[in-house]
Amino acid sequence: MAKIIKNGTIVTAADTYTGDVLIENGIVTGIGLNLEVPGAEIVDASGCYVFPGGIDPHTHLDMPFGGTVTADDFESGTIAAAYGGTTTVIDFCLTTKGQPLQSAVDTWHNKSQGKAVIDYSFHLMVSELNDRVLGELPQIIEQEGITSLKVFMAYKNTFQADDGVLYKTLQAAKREGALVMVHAENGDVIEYLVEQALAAGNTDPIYHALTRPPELEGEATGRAAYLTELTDSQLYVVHVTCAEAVWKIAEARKKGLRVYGETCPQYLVLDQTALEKPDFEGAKYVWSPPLREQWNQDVLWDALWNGSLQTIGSDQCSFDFKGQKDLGRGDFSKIPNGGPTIEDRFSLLYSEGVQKGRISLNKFVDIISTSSARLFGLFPQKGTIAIGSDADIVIFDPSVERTLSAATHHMNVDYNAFEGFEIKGEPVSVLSRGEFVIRDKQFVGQAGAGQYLRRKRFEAETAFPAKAEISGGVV
Ligand SMILES: NC(=O)NCCC(=O)O
Ligand SMILES: [Zn+2]
Ligand SMILES: [Zn+2]
Repeated sequence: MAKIIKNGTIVTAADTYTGDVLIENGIVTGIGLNLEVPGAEIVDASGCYVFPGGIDPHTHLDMPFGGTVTADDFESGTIAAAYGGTTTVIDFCLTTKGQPLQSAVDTWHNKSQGKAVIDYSFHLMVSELNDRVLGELPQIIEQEGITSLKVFMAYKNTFQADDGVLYKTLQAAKREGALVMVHAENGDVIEYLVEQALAAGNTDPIYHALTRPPELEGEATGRAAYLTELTDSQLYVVHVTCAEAVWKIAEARKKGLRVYGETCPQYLVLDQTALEKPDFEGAKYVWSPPLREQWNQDVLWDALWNGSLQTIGSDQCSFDFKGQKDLGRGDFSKIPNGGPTIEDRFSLLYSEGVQKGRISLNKFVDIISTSSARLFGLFPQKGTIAIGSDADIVIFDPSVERTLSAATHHMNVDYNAFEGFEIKGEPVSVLSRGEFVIRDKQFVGQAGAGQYLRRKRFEAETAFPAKAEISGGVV
């Protein structure tokens, strides 16, 4: 049945206006004033913003890490995402050395099929780049529509790849039209610092942060940017936390390189002192790269506003405090890295960003949705409200005041990283391809209703013209 969303304020990355949105067969088929279609269901959005659904470009659902598996899988994780206003997630498909790429992708299809309640896609981790992998890549990109490749520069002896692999991945991505993503930290030096800390008896969670200093994130970011320049390729730096890394991305963009960056809600609102909480509670805040000194938050907000960073990913990677984070009692290096963020990403960015005057309403939409659609080959099917786009829509009440808490969240994890945060604004209803997933704050979706998205290849013109940013004189 057709639906018309009426009386709301439609907000895209470019415009803010009052109008009705007509939805037929899952697609936006009309936008205008006083739309009427016989028999259409009327959805009243009075007093609300009508946003394109959030796109979360960075999740780890049902992912093995550090001898355990994330608490949220594709069902609980995407339900929580939907409650939070996100209608598309792009998850990281892990690979191991020697494993055929298709078998790794099939594993991720098995984890997600029949479970996801919103649309989803995969990035592919590159753990080695030999002739076999080079031979398999074109087919994965073409047939699976996986047009982004992830290289870890950290996590020595598990996920970390060397610079040769990164260089060859950048070359292959240039050839195939893919975007290379990096976890940018110098894993070799971190490994040494961790050994030294443990040998000195420094085992508490705070040493996780102290053994991963910002210089090692800045160094790896700069290294990756130089290799991108050398290969004339394209790079997306995930979970940027600090000034040192922002400066390297800004420098690369000033040169006109196709280098992009993402930060995450935790780095915008939490700081390193959280790791010092007593009774091992600091373990709840162990991410890699780690939370930083508070002043970095202003640098990250500025970078989002001026375009040095383009997106916000949740880096959802949840582990229970009891039984999972616990694995690192007495040895911080055994604390599973990551936290629960998928549900609060959208509202935190709105509340801390728009409400506090750090970013505009349109910039919010750009960061939370549109930029990810452009970078990851989903635009304009996703990431905007336009005729012909999927009707992925969030009806958002900006007046609601609420407190984030594990007692009320929908993630399958026993704590909330933002416990006690008082925020303004809440998604009231969320539609995925025209069907309600959340209606009046209640889940009404279905496991398995989410569709796998084959994505287009990376296109510089569709992504961000670095020149515009330079002429704006922003970095
Ligand atoms: N970020 C984090 O601590 N955990 C998830 C894995 C990763 O993104 O590095
Ligand atoms: Zn990472
Ligand atoms: Zn991650």
